Amino acid sequence: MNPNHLAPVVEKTEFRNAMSRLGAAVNIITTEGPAGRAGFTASAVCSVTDSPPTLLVCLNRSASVWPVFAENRQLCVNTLAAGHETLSNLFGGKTPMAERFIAAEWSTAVTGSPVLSGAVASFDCRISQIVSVGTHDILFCEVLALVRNDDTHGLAWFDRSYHPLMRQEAC
Ligand SMILES: NC(=O)c1ccc[n+]([C@@H]2O[C@H](COP(=O)([O-])OP(=O)(O)OC[C@H]3O[C@@H](n4cnc5c(N)ncnc54)[C@H](O)[C@@H]3O)[C@@H](O)[C@H]2O)c1
Ligand SMILES: Cc1cc2c(cc1C)N(C[C@H](O)[C@H](O)[C@H](O)COP(=O)(O)O)c1[nH]c(=O)[nH]c(=O)c1N2
Repeated sequence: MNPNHLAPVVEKTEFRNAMSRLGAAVNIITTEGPAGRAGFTASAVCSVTDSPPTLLVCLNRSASVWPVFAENRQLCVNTLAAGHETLSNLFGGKTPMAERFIAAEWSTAVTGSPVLSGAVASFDCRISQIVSVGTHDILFCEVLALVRNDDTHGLAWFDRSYHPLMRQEAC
């Protein structure tokens, strides 16, 4: 049967309940540019291709930060480490922008976007393409520069809470 003929039967709540079972890294996505500075927490981030190095970020168009990202067209994906739970909540709520940034230390990436000190990894990117699906924009991001931190443990968002991810000791 052609799946296009099937009526949608999955409720939003059912979808979210099932999605809460997909563990994901937690990231603070930052930008700085002509439209100003902004940042938000995102778990909807994944690798697309390594040629050219590209990842994607899904951003709700109703978020207050959306116009800033849409105009700046550059961003940094800062993948959070264990211990960043409070910071993640700060960037995931309705906190005023200045209060979000004052809670951590930042440096500046090639694009000018804020790089979080102590992040597991930071991917400095230009937005190469934007595709709208439903409520969200999928931001395809070409990676221009990287920072990696091999001394921190990771952080996962699973079942609506944070879980530290311990790094294996080097053999
Ligand atoms: N992709 C997203 O936009 C996304 C992802 C995670 C969390 N959030 C937001 O963070 C808050 C806490 O989330 P939670 O995980 O505790 O509980 P939740 O019940 O709101 O979400 C459960 C899961 O559903 C998915 N999800 C949630 N909102 C979504 C949306 N608008 N579009 C697509 N997928 C969505 C995510 O995978 C999330 O982990 C909520 O306000 C939620 O909307 C948004
Ligand atoms: C753990 C976790 C994960 C996510 C979020 C929240 C939290 C706590 N939020 C919501 C997003 O961070 C929130 O809406 C921002 O604060 C932007 O909202 P305002 O700028 O305040 O409108 C979020 N939003 C989004 O558009 N894409 C995403 O992948 C996620 N993921």
